[in-house]
Amino acid sequence: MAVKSEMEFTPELYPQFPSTLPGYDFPIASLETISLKKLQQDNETTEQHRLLEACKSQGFFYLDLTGCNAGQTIFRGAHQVAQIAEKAFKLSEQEKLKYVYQAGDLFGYKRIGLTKVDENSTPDTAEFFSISKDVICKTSGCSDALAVPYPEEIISAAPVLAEYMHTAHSVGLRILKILFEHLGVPGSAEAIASRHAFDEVAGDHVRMIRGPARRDAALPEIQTPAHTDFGSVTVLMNWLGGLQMWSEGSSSAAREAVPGKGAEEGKWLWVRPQANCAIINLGDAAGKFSNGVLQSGRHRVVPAPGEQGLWPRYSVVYFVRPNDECVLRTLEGSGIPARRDRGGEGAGDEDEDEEVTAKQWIFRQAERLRNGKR
Ligand SMILES: O=C(O)CCC(=O)C(=O)O
Ligand SMILES: [Fe+2]
Repeated sequence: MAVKSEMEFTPELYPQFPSTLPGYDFPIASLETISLKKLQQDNETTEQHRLLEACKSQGFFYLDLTGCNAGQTIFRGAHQVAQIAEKAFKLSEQEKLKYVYQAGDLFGYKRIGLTKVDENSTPDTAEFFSISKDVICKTSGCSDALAVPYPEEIISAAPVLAEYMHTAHSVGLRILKILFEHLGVPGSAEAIASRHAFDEVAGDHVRMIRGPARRDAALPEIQTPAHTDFGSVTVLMNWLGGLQMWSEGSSSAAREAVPGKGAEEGKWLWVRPQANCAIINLGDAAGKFSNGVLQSGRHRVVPAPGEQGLWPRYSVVYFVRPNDECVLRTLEGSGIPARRDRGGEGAGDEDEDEEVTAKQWIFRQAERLRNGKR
């Protein structure tokens, strides 16, 4: 096969996200746009309330990155990271497999097909490099910084990745701090910072993703199967459509996975990429800390719709996750129901009742996802 010399991550050439898809039902998610600049200002309470409502209802929103330094770092940094990703994904299969995930690993190269998208073991079509914050930033908790090797294309870009990780992490923490403050958690800044200390070992990482161009207009062809993110908050940059969110929040999402139990109660909505915006979604840990008040929106990735689907799809994700040893226990706050007040919901569900550390939770969920269980 001829080696491609041209770049394939070329956002300036991508066609517009379509508004209709003739012959297909094409529902598009309607998400709030929240300004990062305003979230950084303590007196912008209206924006803070909009944030809280978006996270209680959908668990997904657009974060407008304009007008502030952190936003610009994420905007420009994500472009750079995607360019680094392209170089890394263009390495030979043999080279990439040197960095492949081993059983129980969270970081490294995830080859195409490792994850099963359904009970029939249909393989996924996306490849990832998952790059640990602790390794790249050599955090004090990371004693053996060389334990997870990455290709030279990634290692040589460590300064770009480190700046991106620092900035995305602090944006995630700002969002969490505001949310838990408005849920009445006393000292929410400290409550959040101590559970997500940048310098401590955690599952925090940058994930570079490449999904192939669409093969067939009609097939759903799953690049990444339905899931909720395992951590607290996710900062997602993508340039082509293909991300879909489930129309109902996480509480009803669980039912959809069980045949006959309300599968008809929702549908997949396309999330349109928005210029100058990141897409933010909450993960399971935010749901656990808030006892289900905050939603971890369920989502999946398919090839981009229409003409956009002619391009391979890149995305750059930063996952803010609680520190490994943090117990995923409900925080106390006036806006958070205490566990005993939750009634019967979740009763008998081992994951709901048991207190687990973030590390245990993430490993367990990652394993389930790879094996096609949701
Ligand atoms: O590629 C995307 O747009 C989303 C990726 C995603 O959901 C994930 O990696 O958890
Ligand atoms: Fe995700």
